[in-house]
Amino acid sequence: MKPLILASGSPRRKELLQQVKLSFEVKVSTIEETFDPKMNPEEIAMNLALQKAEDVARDNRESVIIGADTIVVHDGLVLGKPKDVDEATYMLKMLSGNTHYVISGVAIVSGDRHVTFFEKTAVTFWELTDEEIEYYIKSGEPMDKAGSYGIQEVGALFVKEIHGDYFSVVGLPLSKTVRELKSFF
Ligand SMILES: Cc1cn([C@H]2C[C@H](O)[C@@H](COP(=O)(O)OP(=O)(O)OP(=O)(O)O)O2)c(=O)[nH]c1=O
Repeated sequence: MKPLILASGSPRRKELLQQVKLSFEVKVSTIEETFDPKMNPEEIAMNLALQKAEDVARDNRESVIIGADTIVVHDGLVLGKPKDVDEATYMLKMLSGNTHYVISGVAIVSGDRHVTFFEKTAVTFWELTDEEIEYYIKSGEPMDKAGSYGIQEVGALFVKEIHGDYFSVVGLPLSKTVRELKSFF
């Protein structure tokens, strides 16, 4: 059986794979996350996921490697992780009272073979007050998360509705990933 590697430093992705009892190792890719703004959001997420997986695959040719990338899209704007408090405030004000999409791209790489796919989930936020946003940002929770919130933590309180895969919003479309993984073993 080939070793399985998660090419991600996201604690959420690790927890999700542990939840379904997979045995794997974590090796974090060191690529700088840049993308061509002419690509559509789904392509951006899959391309970043592939770059992360391929980076780790270079030194692990005999393993099966999972890379993933999660972005938030609102009104055609792609939101990644906020650079600072101001950007987090801007993002949360934009998402307040609106519906956005969370896209998680996944790449599975092994030797010369790879597959990429994505999951797209619609998330509707309640109207947020300035105080709620300020309090939330002060907690530090938004700073390492795409779109500046975590649905699995206090950010859950902002969510009015979700259509699609909850786990993909957290960072990895879990069931789809495991289904795709099967063909690599
Ligand atoms: C929308 C949303 C995102 N996120 C997280 C998932 C990802 O960890 C992060 C998006 O950043 P990513 O660049 O996808 O991942 P990462 O930098 O955390 O880890 P790596 O590149 O090493 O794989 O946002 C949540 O935890 N909850 C949410 O509700």
